[in-house]
Amino acid sequence: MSVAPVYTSSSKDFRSDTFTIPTPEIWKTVAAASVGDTIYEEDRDTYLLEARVATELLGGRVFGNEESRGLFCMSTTMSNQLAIRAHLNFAPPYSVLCDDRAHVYVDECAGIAVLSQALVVPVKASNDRFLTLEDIQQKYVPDIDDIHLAPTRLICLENTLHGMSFPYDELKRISEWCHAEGIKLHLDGARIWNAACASSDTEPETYLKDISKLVDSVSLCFSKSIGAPIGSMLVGGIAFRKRARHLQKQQGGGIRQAGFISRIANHCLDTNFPETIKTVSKTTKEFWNDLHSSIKTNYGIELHLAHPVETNFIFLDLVKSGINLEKLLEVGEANDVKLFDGRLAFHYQNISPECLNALKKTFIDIAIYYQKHEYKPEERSARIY
Ligand SMILES: Cc1ncc(COP(=O)(O)O)c(C=O)c1O
Ligand SMILES: C[C@@H](O)[C@H](N)C(=O)O
Repeated sequence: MSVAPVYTSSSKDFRSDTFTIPTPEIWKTVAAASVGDTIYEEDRDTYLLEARVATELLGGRVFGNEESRGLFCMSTTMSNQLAIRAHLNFAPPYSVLCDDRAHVYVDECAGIAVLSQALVVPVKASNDRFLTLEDIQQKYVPDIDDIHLAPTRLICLENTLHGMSFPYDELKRISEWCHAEGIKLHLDGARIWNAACASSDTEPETYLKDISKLVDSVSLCFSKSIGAPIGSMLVGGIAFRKRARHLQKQQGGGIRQAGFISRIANHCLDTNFPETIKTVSKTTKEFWNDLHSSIKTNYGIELHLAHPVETNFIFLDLVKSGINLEKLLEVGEANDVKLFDGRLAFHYQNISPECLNALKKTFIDIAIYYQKHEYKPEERSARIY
């Protein structure tokens, strides 16, 4: 197995917002980190981070005005899977309903099936953006004492999903219906920070509190737009957190001296939420508008979106845009730009003029190429989603 080259900068890495690297300031915070054993809940920095997120930022309440607590986890895959298992705390058969693009379904290694022994019911959003209550009602499995069925016990939503915010009013409708039906609601909020900063009518801190009151649990990631190297927070009711923490230990997710990781996450929250995240979103939208118009005006090529640009992602529809994935990656590499596919991810370390110019030049070179060469339809035009 060849050793990967030393990774020194995420400045032209547009694969994901997970690629940001620790800064000198981040390393400086580590020296003062607490060193208690988190498994015995003796670490001060971890306690403070859990309290800051669950109580200060999310208002200390989840659905039903239930008092909430935070559980620090190593990743959002872990916090999502712990949430799902902790909610499904009775015997199968049961099912979990989610968007057919959801990370918990597409990218968490069949964790729901294996760890929670649950059927997953993936649902297509009829508006291509977010699941509506009607989408859910069409596909959920009712608890009607039918021996053939695995009733829906949990619904997992995602905000943002593919960079798109989940509308608050729809989430409220779904929450009211779920809880009337006795169904729990988990929110994969890996990028809820971005949704909070994109809200046009609510301050980010108010947005987080409002959303938290609609769900039974929510995962919030520190290793994406918040810019920390590691970490996630699972927020839910006290009894739920106790069960999730027990399952976390069982899965080997218990953390000893987590203080330095928690301290870094806290520092990154201070540094990047909300203003930096707002700047990244604004830059993403401006970049897209400039790229689309200049490629069309100067080269006669129309770039098409797979989703609207709402936060820190541009999802290009490479097929409709007539761009071959392999050619895009090849031209990206020639411009020192890293891409997975047509998903362009923006973060606080790749939005300098130099970085954006390298990305724009990638698409100028692509446009020049397709002025002389034909697009060849191919099997797959996306690697990530
Ligand atoms: C929406 C969403 N949820 C959860 C995760 C999982 O996070 P982690 O990589 O920390 O496991 C990701 C990707 O990283 C994601 O994009
Ligand atoms: C690939 C996926 O797991 C990751 N969350 C990303 O968005 O890059």
